[in-house]
Amino acid sequence: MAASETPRTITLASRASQLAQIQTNIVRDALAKAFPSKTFATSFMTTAGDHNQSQALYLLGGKSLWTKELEVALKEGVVDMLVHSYKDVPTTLPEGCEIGGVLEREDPVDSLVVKKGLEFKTLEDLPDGSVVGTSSVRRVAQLRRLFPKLVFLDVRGNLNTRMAKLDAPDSPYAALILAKAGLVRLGWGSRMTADLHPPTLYHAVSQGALAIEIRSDDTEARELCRSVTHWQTEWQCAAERACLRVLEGGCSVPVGVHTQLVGDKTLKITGCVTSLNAEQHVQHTLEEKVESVRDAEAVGAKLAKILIETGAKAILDDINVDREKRIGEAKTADEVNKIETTMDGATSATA
Ligand SMILES: NCc1[nH]cc(CCC(=O)O)c1CC(=O)O
Repeated sequence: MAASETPRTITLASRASQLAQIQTNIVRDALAKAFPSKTFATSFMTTAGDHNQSQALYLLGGKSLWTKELEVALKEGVVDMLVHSYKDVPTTLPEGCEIGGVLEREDPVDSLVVKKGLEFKTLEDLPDGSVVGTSSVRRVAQLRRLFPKLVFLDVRGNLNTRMAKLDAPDSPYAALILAKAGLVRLGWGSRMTADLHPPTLYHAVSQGALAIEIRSDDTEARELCRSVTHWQTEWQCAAERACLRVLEGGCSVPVGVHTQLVGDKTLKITGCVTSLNAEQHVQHTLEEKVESVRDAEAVGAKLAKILIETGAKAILDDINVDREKRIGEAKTADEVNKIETTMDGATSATA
């Protein structure tokens, strides 16, 4: 008899932020439940993005900054699965890596959190001139159109840091807007006073979903991931990511989406692109039957092309010109960092 093989331990990894750890534990628990005889471990890493909060992100590899070091560990076989907020995963993955699984999405909306001690509940309740904190250009662009009398101000740091900044007695903020999924996972759910649904606010691509990245040649990991995958979430996110992939052409853009998979596999997806000054807003909805994740991607790509043809191209060109100009004018690395990280999605994994 051959010596019995040591069973493989599957190691799941993520960044070391509290939210990332909670999310990795959610995936580990789902896998452990589906495969009780297998062994799963976790590993939490501090990444370049965590070390270099004040350094220019583009110097460190731009978009994939937050995932780069984790991907090296994945490729080298040090770890086997990376758990990400799907919204922070670039639309194109490095050679040899792929998304093997997508867990069921939390409610993908953004929510309002009001400063402790203030009695307001909604954006409508806030007096003119109130300061609303968010670091996402998507949220600011969309909400400026509807609430021109509110003041939108950047707020940085991980979720707990942002909540502390909001509640500080000398805080300028009356409220913050954050993704509901992150708030719920971190136990801040009771602080949300309103959800911002479409048509008020379209959420970020893949917001609220967790993705598992694996080595493309790891067939065992792929099989494990398949069985914890929620195919409806996978198809929705595939459509949204395909839309963003066609739209972005090299940079992150203020894109909002809303996707439903209804009845007999009918995918209904709305996408919008809003100019930074909130003066232009292009929006379109497609509703098509889909039979596969590929079909869902095709619908998302088609949506992007329609948006481009109906005005998104001009908005995106303006944003790119503005961005290059501001990067050229930036005097410090910190300023460049801010310019590079104000879009949500792939560039701002500060959760
Ligand atoms: N941009 C940062 C980020 N990335 C993922 C989440 C949590 C929500 C999610 O998983 O989509 C957040 C926080 C936020 O945008 O409020």
